[in-house]
Parts: sequence; C-alpha cells; structure tokens
Amino acid sequence: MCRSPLHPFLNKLPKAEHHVHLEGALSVPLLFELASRNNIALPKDDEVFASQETLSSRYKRFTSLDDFLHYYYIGMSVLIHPGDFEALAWDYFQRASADGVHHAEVFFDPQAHTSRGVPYSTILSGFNAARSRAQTELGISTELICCFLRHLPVSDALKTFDDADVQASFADGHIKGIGLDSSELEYPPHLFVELFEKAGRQGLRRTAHCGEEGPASYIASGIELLGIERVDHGRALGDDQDLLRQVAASGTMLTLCPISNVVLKGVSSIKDLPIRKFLDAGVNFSINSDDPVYFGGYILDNYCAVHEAFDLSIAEWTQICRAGIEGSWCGDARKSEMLAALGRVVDEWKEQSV
Ligand SMILES: Nc1ncnc2[nH]cnc12
Ligand SMILES: [Zn+2]
Repeated sequence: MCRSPLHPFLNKLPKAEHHVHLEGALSVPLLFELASRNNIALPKDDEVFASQETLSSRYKRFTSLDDFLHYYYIGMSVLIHPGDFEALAWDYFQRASADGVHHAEVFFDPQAHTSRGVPYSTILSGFNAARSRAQTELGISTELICCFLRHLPVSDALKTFDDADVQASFADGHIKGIGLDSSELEYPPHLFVELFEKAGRQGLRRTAHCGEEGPASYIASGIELLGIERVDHGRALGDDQDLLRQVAASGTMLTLCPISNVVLKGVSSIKDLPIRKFLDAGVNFSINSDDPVYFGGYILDNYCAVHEAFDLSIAEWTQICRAGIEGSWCGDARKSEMLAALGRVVDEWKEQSV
C-alpha cells in the first residue's frame, strides 16, 4: 500500500493484467507443501532451500534475470498433479481480484513441465479448473498464453508446438496466444521465426519478452520478424527514439513490469524507467507484476510504485487503464464492460473529490 491520497483510486481501477507467469506466483509455503506432499527433493547442497525463511530471503537478493530463473525453474519442479497447478493459479486469481484485476492474460511454460515428465494435459486441466472458478466466483475473465523457452533448442519449441495435445488446446480455444520468455540476451528473436510463423498461420495471438535485458533492436526484430502484437517488458524502447515513435504510431502495447525491472537489476529504481517518455510520446502500455511472489509485488504494488515515482494524474491513470483494456485479447463485449467500469470509478472519484 502506498501513502498517496490516490491509493483508494488506484485500488479500485478495473485492471487488466497481461504479464504474469503463473509459475512466478508460487508462494513459498505452497512450494514447500507440494515438495513434501509430492516427494520432490529440493537441492540439498544449496542452503537457500533449508527453510521457507532462507528461500524467501534469497528472493530479495537476485542479481540478474538468470539468477532469478535458476530459482524459478527449481521452484516449479514441485508441481506434479492437476490439483497443484489449480492451487497455484487459484492463489494468483484470488490475489489479483483483491487488487482490482477484472481480466488476466496469464503465461505458463509447458516445456519446463513436460521436460520433467508432467503431461501437458495435467497442466492444462489444473489451470482450466482455476480459470472456471475465477470466472464464476470472482468474475475475472482469463486467457492462457503458452510461452516457449528461448534458452532451449528451437527444435524443442517446435516439437512442443506440434504436440497433439498442444495443438488440440489451440484448436479448442483454451490457448489464446503464444509468448517467448526465459534468458533473453543470448537468444534473439530471429531464432524463433519459424515458430511464430506457424502460430500466426493458426490464428494465435503473438507476444514475446523483448527489451527486458536485451537492446531496443530486439524489440524491432520481435515486431518485424516474429509479428508480435505486444511487447513484453519493452523497457529498452526508451533507448531508441525512432523506434519509440514507430511503436507509438502503431499502437503496439508494452506490458511493463516495473518492480521486476528493479529486482532483477535492469534499472536501479522505478524512476529510471522511461514511463514519462512513454506517456508523453503516446506509447500504449500496461503495468504488470511478472513473477509476483519472487519479486515481492502484485499488480497494485506495481501501480503504487509507479505512482510514487512519477506522481501521475487521474487522467494519466485513466489513459493507462484504458490502453490496457483496449490492448487485451478478450472480446469487444468484455472490453466494453471493463471500459464502463473504468468510467464509473473515475466519475465516482471525481465526485467525491470536489
Ligand atoms: N521476467 C522474466 N523474463 C523472462 N522470462 C521469464 N520467465 C519468468 N519470468 C521471466
Ligand atoms: Zn515475464
């Protein structure tokens, strides 16, 4: 919670979250509970896993994206059964709802599970059970985005994409689109052209992590070569004025994750993010949590951190929320509902502030 008088307004804003890795919402207590229940041995030679306290305190000292990913992949190794994936996603949906999320488009990393022998159908049935509950019990609409790991061979991504169960989940509409994540710098977008072309031909929406640790040129090649409609992170766009103007003109949305960028040492403080530049140039962006448990902040924490750093106006927050709703991959009817909710929140805030 921030100290700003705007905090209740930020809380009530009807949010759309577009950049959250469900595996990054695995709480430390659930991680230890599942490790014990599923008989998964956490690394004995790493004293970080000695207790929930030592693991939690390690999360506050990440030195880079790869340092974080090391713990992220070990953490998710406790997920085995459909109920494990359901519990993970349900934890996130409840927390997101409390933060004012109306619509969530969530990432997951199938290769990190199938490579351990967990069937794709197990992952999907767990997540879909939580999504149904989120819709009926919390009124949150959700979409799944299937992410491919860039540190693995491209052939592995293509094989996963072509798997019969994965194809079936595309065909039956359970998966809205594909994404690209994991270590960025050594694995530029052009390596994944074939994968993204296949996805495009099948009518899947496309996004990719670009410009998180990589340069602005990765954002340009993500857009030009992979045909992405959104840019996950896109922080480095602030370094290239021409590209920034192009992105603003095209309306391509960035899914910014401010706290993540600070925790993973991409910037030293939120104030160093080019958010003012993006607003002034008319670049569309949403504000998101990325891996909320690992980085110590859900979506509202990210809104608050941005507000504390940039002291945005009501009009600017309204514009950020509107861009997030309009850039969502849900249907027009759902977007209209959220835009109406946004209008009500803004009107109520203005009335009670006069
Ligand atoms: N911030 C991040 N960047 C790249 N890959 C990720 N996977 C989970 N979180 C990630
Ligand atoms: Zn991410």
